[in-house]
Amino acid sequence: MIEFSAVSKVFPDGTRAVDDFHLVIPSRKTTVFVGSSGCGKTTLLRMINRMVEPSSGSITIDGDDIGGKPAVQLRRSIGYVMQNSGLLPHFTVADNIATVPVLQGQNRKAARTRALELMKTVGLDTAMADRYPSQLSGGQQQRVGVARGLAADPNILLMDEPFGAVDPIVRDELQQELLRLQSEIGKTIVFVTHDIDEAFLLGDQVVILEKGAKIAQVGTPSQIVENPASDFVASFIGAVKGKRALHLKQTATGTVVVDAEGRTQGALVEDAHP
Ligand SMILES: Nc1ncnc2c1ncn2[C@@H]1O[C@H](COP(=O)(O)OP(=O)(O)OP(=O)(O)O)[C@@H](O)[C@H]1O
Repeated sequence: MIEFSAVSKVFPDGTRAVDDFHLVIPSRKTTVFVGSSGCGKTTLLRMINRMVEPSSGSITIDGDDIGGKPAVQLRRSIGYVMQNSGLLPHFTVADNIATVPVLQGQNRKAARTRALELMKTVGLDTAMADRYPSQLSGGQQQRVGVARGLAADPNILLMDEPFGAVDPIVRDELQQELLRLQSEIGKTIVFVTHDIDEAFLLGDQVVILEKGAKIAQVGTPSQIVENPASDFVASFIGAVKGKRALHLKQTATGTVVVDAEGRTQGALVEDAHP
């Protein structure tokens, strides 16, 4: 469990990126921070591995204040995946994945074996192990980024818009892979996105943020859609438009579901096992 208590971050230029933030992030679940650009999502994420230090307040992991741990050690024990994969261009795929285990003292042969295993875990052909990042597609690079984040077998995986830079089809694929992977590995994932559909798809807990990392609502996707806490949330999730404002329409042959714009989204079918 990760807990933020009264956490604020004011940057040296006076920008108050996070203001009195409180949140419990449960273990082995995916928590998604979602909000518009500049609302403080990345700052929150980076405070968990001390890439950014809070100005005040505390963050604990399983009850221990992270401020009391050496920052480098903490950072290596937490997986981190970023938007443009952040791969080292002059390292091969296998060496990129093995970076942290090698830094932690694992011998190169064992680290490479582990890197190849991880490539399979994230759906990459191990024949690519000795390629350089520039010889991979954007989606493949992101998979390498995820493998690298998992290399030290961390309990916590931080993901900062990891699928933001790939096309929608690859993005769908990567999202499905992450869901499959998470059902197998059960990490504590903290995921940042500005895309509410991605948040609802991946999040067990979704945290909708406004400027200054003010929490507009926190809950399961279902709780948020069923009961938006404010007009801001309703508008942010598109509660009154498109595919989130569905209604039923009778046709000559049965009932279909249409969205707010009147486009048919699907048919209403009898549940085989009510
Ligand atoms: N090093 C810094 N110095 C000064 N201000 C900063 C710094 N880093 C971030 N900020 C500011 O803090 C606020 C929050 O930034 P942050 O990157 O956390 O937002 P975000 O929600 O992740 O945005 P995006 O979706 O665009 O990445 C913004 O106003 C940003 O300009």
